[in-house]
Amino acid sequence: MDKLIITGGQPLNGEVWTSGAKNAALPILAATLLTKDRITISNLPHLQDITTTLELLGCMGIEPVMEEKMCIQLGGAVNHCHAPYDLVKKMRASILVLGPLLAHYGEADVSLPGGCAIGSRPVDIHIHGLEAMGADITVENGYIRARADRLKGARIVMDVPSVTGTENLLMAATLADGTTVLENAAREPEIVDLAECLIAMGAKITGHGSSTITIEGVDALHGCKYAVMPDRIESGTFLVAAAATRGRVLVRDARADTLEAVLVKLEEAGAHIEVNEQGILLDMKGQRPKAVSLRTAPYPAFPTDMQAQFVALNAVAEGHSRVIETIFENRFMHVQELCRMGADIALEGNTAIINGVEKLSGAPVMATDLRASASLVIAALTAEGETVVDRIYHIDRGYECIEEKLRMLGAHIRRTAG
Ligand SMILES: CC(=O)N[C@H]1[C@@H](OP(=O)(O)OP(=O)(O)OC[C@H]2O[C@@H](n3ccc(=O)[nH]c3=O)[C@H](O)[C@@H]2O)O[C@H](CO)[C@@H](O)[C@@H]1O
Ligand SMILES: C=C(OP(=O)(O)O)C(=O)O
Repeated sequence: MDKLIITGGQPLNGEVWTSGAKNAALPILAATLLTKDRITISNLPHLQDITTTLELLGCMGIEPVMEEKMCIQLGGAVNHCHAPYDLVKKMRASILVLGPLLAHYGEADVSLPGGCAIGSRPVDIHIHGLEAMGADITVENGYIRARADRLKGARIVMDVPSVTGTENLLMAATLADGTTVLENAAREPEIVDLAECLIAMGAKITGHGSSTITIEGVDALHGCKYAVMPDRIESGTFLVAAAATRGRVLVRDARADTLEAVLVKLEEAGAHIEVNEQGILLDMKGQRPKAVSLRTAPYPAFPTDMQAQFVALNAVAEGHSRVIETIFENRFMHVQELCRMGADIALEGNTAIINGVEKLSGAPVMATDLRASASLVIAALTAEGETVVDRIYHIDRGYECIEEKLRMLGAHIRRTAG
């Protein structure tokens, strides 16, 4: 298993680019199942989750053609509508093939995604929404078996604004008979990106980005070219790493309009932020960050996918903070590893109570999930001495060329196969 070896203590300095967004690219790849025409997708990030999705499409008979670096073409008909456990277990977002397969081919057998380290992550909202559109669904032997002649438009009120739930229902509704209204829909920018791609394919969608999305079903969708948006969580992670190390970093292509809640917290931590046409520049002017309390919630509030990174920032900040996680019930796995590095953090239910320390010290630590890994890397960059981060396959799910990018900023980081 690969490990990252990081010697901390250097402020990050310089420029880094933002890759395409994992959480936009995954639904967009799934959306290609809605047509047999060719779709060209550019700005795809080079990530394990993308490889897994392409394998999943491949096992259904859709072979991607590499156009150029980070740009692929997909098209053709699937030869079976089956998403097997072996691939689905690697990545929860595999559930995103359910809506498109059912809407286009009338059938889908998709393995239930396993619970992962951050919480139980049910898919009842996906299933109930598709049932409301007329699908016949059974869950047996670990598989969701869905059938429908043609889905029918429906008004669906989602219990909670699920991101992939909204995406699955949005994709399914594009080919349904009649109009679908999704109420209490999630508003994340990645949903807007997916909707824009679907519109480029001929879908009729309004209200994306708000909590009511209206989709007028069409008979068929067609091919298009689409560029995936930049990854706001990756941009945010580099900004936090710069703040925690008291550095100065320009994150190219970072979209401030998708990062408002994060930028507010970084400014509260003492960062000087400049948004310009190149991206976002963060400068700590050599100062130690100040502790910031926060609470995660659906977009546009503070994202759960940035919580772990801010816990690392607060661990070395001046003062006390409380970080409340409201989305996933088990998303503090990084805390015990940060404590092994000398952090002073207590957990009380869904709240981390953090007493910032002057310095962390390097230690062997283990990554447990994607953003927990990012949190450990940030902590290691600030720490005195060497940190070895084990199980970094988690980080490769969501961060493209992480060590190359950090090295560009002056970090002492290398990967070993072990
Ligand atoms: C691939 C992708 O885009 N992943 C993101 C997506 O995950 P994902 O789409 O899985 O997360 P959801 O938005 O669905 O989860 C939000 C909350 O809804 C609950 N829930 C969800 C579905 C359901 O059927 N029933 C139910 O109760 C979940 O347990 C959780 O408490 O949004 C999360 C929340 O912003 C992010 O952390 C993930 O990075
Ligand atoms: C939790 C995440 O991803 P996923 O939903 O794919 O597990 C994430 O991107 O932080």
